Amino acid sequence: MDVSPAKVQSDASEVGRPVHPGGFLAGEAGKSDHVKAGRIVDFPVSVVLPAGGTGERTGLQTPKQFCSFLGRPLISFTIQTFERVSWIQNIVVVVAKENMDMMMDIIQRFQHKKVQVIPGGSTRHRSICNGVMALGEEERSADDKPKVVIVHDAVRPFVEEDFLHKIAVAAKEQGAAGATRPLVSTVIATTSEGYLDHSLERAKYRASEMPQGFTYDVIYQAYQRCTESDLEFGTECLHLALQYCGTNAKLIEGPPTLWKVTYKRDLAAAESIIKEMLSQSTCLLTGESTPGVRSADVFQKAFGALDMKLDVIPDLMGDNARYLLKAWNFIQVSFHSSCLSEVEDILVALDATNQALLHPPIVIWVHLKRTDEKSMALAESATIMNLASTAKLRNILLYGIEVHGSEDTDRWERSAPKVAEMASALIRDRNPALVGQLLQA
Ligand SMILES: Nc1ccn([C@@H]2O[C@H](COP(=O)(O)OP(=O)(O)OP(=O)(O)O)[C@@H](O)[C@H]2O)c(=O)n1
Ligand SMILES: O=P(O)(O)OC[C@@H](O)[C@@H](O)[C@@H](O)CO
Repeated sequence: MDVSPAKVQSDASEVGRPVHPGGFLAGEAGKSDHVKAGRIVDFPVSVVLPAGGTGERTGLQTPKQFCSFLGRPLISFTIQTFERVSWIQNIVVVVAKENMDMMMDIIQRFQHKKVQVIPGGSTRHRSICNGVMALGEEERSADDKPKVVIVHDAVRPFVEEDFLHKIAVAAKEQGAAGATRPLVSTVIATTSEGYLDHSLERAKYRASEMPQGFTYDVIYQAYQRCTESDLEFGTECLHLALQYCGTNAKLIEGPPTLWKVTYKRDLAAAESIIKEMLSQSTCLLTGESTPGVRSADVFQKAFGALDMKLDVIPDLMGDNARYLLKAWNFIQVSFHSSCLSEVEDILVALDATNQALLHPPIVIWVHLKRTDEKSMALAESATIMNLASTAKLRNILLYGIEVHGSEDTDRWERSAPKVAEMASALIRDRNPALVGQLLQA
C-alpha cells in the first residue's frame, strides 16, 4: 500500500493503556530538568539515531520513520524525545542520501534543535558507524567529542528520560550498556532441512532492544576494528563492543514501550499510543454559567472513568492562561450561539502559542440551548464549520455538541453524561473528518 508521507490511515485498535512513553509532550518540560529530578549527568552525551532504512517489512512505499501520525512523521516524535533531554548535547540523525532533503524539511518544519543530518549506509551497522564517525570528525575539538554515545533506532519513538539516564550512566561506568526485554516467544534452532534442532531455555535469554550506550572510545574503536562481514550482516552493537574492545555491556531491563516499529501493525499501535498521549489532559471552561459549573462534576466523573485528566476553570484569563501551554484539549461550555466568540478567543490564543504543530489540541464547543431557543440558523452552524476549517489549517481540531433544554435541570442532568462521553470520544479519536460538525446530544 503506497502511503503518502502525509498520513497513515489505520484502524488503530486500542493496544491497552500505555505507560507514559517519552517526553515528547511539552507538559513534560519540567521533568527534563535533570538536576531537579536528581538525574545528574556531568559528562557530554551525544545521540546517534539510525534512520537510513527502507522499512520493507511494513509493506509500504514510505519508509516507516517518515510515516506521519496526526500530521507529524514518526521520526519527529523520536527526535523531540531526545532534544528535550537537557543533558544531551547533540543528535546525529542518519538517513539515506535520497531522504536527506526531506529530513532537513522535517527539522525545519518542526523546529528541531541540536540535530545534525548525515548520510546512512547500506546496512544498519554502516549507518550507525557513519553516525559515530561524524561525532569524531576533525573539526570537532577534543572537548567537543562526547564521553558517551547513545545509539537508538529512530523507529522506537517511546523512550523515557529516566531510562536514557540509566543507560548513559551505565555506559560511562562500564563502557557499554544495553536495554533488554523478556522474550515473548521461545528461541529455537533449526536444522538445515528446516526441522527443530533444539530450543533454548528462554529464562536464560533476553531480547536486545534500544537505547544502547557506549563510551565514545569503545564504540569508535569497535567500528574501526570490526570486519566487513560484521558491517554487512551484524545486528548487534553490544556484540561489537565485546568482540573488538573486550567490553561486556551492562544490561538493563527496559519498559515495554521500547518496542521497535517494524510491521504495519506497529504503525497502527504507535498511532494509538500517540493519540492516547495527546488526549491525557483536558481543560473544561465553564464560564460563569450555572449549568456550565453544574456540568463540571459530571464531566470529571466521565473523564476520570477513562483515566483522562480534566481541570475545570471558568475561563483562560489571568493565571489560567497557563493552560494554553499545558493542557492539550479544551471544552468550552456556553449558552448562546453568540458565545462562539469564546471559542474564537481560544483558537486565537492557541495559535499564538505555536504549540499546535507539535501537540495538536482538540477544542469542543458545548452549546447549551434553552428549549425556547431556535436551533442554530444555517449561518451560525456555517460559522462553526468555517472556524473549524481555519483552525484545522493550524492543526487545531474544533468540534461542536449541541444540548437542548438545558434550563430543565433534570433534563440537563440526564444529558450531561452523554455530552461528556461524546467529548471524551472526540478528544481520543481526533478524527479530522468530523471537525466543524455540530453533534446533537
Ligand atoms: N541501512 C539502514 C537500515 C536500517 N537503519 C535504521 O535502523 C533502525 C532499525 O532497523 P529496522 O527496523 O530493520 O529498519 P529497516 O531496515 O528500515 O526495516 P526493514 O528491515 O523492514 O527494511 C531503523 O530506524 C532504520 O531506519 C539504518 O539507519 N540504515
Ligand atoms: O534487526 P533490525 O534491523 O530489524 O532491528 C535492529 C535490532 O536488531 C536492534 O535494534 C536491537 O536488536 C538491538 O541491537
